Amino acid sequence: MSASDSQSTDQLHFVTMQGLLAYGEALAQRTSGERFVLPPPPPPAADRLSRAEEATGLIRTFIQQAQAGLPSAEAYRTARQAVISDACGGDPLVFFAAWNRLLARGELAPLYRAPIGATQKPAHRRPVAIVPRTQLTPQLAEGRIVLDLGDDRFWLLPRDLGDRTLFLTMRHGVSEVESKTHRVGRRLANVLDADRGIPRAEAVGAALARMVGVVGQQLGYLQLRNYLDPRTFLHLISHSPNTEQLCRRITKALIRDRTDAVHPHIEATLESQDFGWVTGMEKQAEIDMAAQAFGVDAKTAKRLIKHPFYSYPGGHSFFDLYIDVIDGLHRLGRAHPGEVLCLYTHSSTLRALRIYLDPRPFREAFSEFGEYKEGQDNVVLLTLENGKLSGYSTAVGLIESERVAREAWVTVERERSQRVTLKPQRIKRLLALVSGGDFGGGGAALKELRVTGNRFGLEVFFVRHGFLGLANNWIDPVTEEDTRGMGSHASSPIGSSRFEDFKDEEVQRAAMRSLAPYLADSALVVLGGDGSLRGARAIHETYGVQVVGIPGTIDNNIAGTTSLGFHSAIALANQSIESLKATSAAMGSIFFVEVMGAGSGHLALACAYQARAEGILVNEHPDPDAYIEEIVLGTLKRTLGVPNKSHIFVVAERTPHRHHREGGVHGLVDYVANTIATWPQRREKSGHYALATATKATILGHTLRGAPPTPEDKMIAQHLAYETVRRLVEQPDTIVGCMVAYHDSNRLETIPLHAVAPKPFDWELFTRMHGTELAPDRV
Ligand SMILES: Nc1ncnc2c1ncn2[C@@H]1O[C@H](COP(=O)(O)OP(=O)(O)OP(=O)(O)O)[C@@H](O)[C@H]1O
Ligand SMILES: O=P(O)(O)OC[C@H]1O[C@](O)(CO)[C@@H](O)[C@@H]1O
Repeated sequence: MSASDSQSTDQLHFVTMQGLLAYGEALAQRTSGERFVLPPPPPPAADRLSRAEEATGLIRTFIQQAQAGLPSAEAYRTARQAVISDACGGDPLVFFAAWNRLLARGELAPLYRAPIGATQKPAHRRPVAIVPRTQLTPQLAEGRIVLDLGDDRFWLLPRDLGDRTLFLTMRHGVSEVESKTHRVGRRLANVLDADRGIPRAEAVGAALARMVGVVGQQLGYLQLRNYLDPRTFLHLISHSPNTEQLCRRITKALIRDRTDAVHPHIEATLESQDFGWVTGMEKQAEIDMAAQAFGVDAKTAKRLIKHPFYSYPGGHSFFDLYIDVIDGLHRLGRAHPGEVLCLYTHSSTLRALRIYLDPRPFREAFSEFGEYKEGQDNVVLLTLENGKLSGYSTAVGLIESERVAREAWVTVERERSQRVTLKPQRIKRLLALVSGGDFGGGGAALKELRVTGNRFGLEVFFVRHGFLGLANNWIDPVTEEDTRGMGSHASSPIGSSRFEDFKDEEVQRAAMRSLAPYLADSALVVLGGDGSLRGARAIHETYGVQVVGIPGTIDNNIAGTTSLGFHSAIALANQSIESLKATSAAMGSIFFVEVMGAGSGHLALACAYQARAEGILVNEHPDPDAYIEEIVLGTLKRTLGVPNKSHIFVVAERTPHRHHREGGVHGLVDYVANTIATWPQRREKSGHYALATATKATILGHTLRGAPPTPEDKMIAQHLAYETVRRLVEQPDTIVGCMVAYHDSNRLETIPLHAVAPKPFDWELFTRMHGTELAPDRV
């Protein structure tokens, strides 16, 4: 049993066949209601338990079949239905017990990676679909149709729309029976709530009409075929009346006259989930009933019910719906090239789409979008391009909470600009400090600040050891002599510090006393990671210090920029990894190389990718134990003993796993060494002598922070420092209270400190590195 299986087993140990049958049988007694029709209850049977035990074998075969690949959602549904009719004698309760028991044992997990229809996430990076105004650069816009969606956002479409299918996907919003509190699903004929649902549908319609109007005009102007005449759209709904109501409201807004010209069609792909006998129940009552049947508390029972593979008694699972939606939309797209389809649907459809569009693996994206809340976007714009869906969700017809969030951002930003007291050409002095974990390139940035600062007529001061130095008044004027040779200095020539006390107001006030003589005509430049930028923000917002941030951290975990030190750390790691590869290939040994990055795996990923390592363990991974079993051991099983083959695994420090409480390489080496020693092929046969395999750990740790700066880091540092000084002198309002961000030498931008965000882990690169991004039909 793999580690992920054992984890599931630990979590779902209470899920027994008996419990499942008791629970399912109790639910099967429910009778249909005014608005919903339940599946018929199965006839009484005394032998369900033994039949459910037997059925598990055939379900395992079904899983293997899916793992080998199924051409479409329909083939998946047919095979699943065959399991119910053949293996379970048509008894949905037998299936319910057998399926969910296997789920609890972790045996359904292979389905996550099963190549079913078009459901595998794409191999290539999806084109950016919607961008905010601040990120709309000429490079992005080049060769694309740029549509203004309002709210300062733009939709970028390829110029040759000819073979693309465009989908406008909307959910019904608020209905009389609310999915927040009740199991609604495809068996319940729901209608829009008169007070809230209908005005919402009208608001979405009006916003969409504006958007389509803009789109139509621009496409017309570009002499393209009129893809966006709403009367020519294919309008698709589900069985549920609320989707037809939504369609009517929206088409009324889209097409003022002749709305009778629109005839929506029912499309099976758009149906929501089937909750079987649970349909219409209050969610809390469902959980309480399950808790009682399994003899556990409600929180524990919820673990089963919220699992993506949990198949509802008499119904199906969220995973099944996901397959239907994703494969179904691909099928619709292929059937209608160059057309626009307007889809009126349910929150579960949008949830499935968000999971698919998210770059993370299914399980992780599923947890992120576990609940589809009212506050989330209600329209998804999609295109089918090169046979794959890409798209972006947007909040057309914003709901109140979203509007408030956006307005709050605008307010904070206005406050920032009001806090800028420096006027163009008025700055006289510049202070700089380095904070947090040190990094390569800091010296080059400091030197450039001094050189450019002096050139612009500024006096330059350095603060030793970061915020600690501010609190202690360790501020020194800097001369040309002081910075001689600094450009190539590793780490921070003026020191750095972690100084958690700086979060205390008392300590900040001490720092302010040190800064007092400089405040009127100076700016303070803070070089460091996200924590240091939070410190900079704190003194800017509380005391009005004219700060500017320069991103510096080997973690490279700040969105929208490359951070100083990242490239230098990779370069140094590369030297060690290449040496280890050479000795590994020669000796057949296995090396686990630990790099920093307890908070983020960008460094580990970059090191592993460029070195073509066999695998990588990072803190972001949803299940490192499963990774160790499946990828680390799985790879070694194939590659150990292959002549001249190296075996390198990069591990981010403190990545948690069950082999040691400190995680990382600790415990991992022993575990792997002990496991491979038990493999039959490692035992010597007579007349055959296996290469002795050493399994070792190398911890690169802090060497990476002190790495000599690479030319690239020095160059980035100089660009960032130059831009900082130039803007402080010429346009202080565009940089004070901001971080200066680096994309490339022609693209330096500023990001307000209140908007600094973590950089998402690059799951696409991760999957590419493992060769798992290619669907089997493309390999
Ligand atoms: N909210 C905050 N308020 C004031 N100061 C802060 C705040 N957060 C962090 N700091 C200051 O910034 C310092 C550095 O932060 P942290 O240790 O998180 O490193 P970092 O800048 O994120 O760099 P790295 O992650 O690369 O080591 C802290 O020791 C503290 O002095
Ligand atoms: O050993 P320290 O200084 O606590 O810092 C370790 C952390 O700092 C970083 O090196 C970033 O500077 C992280 O990668 C790492 O997790």
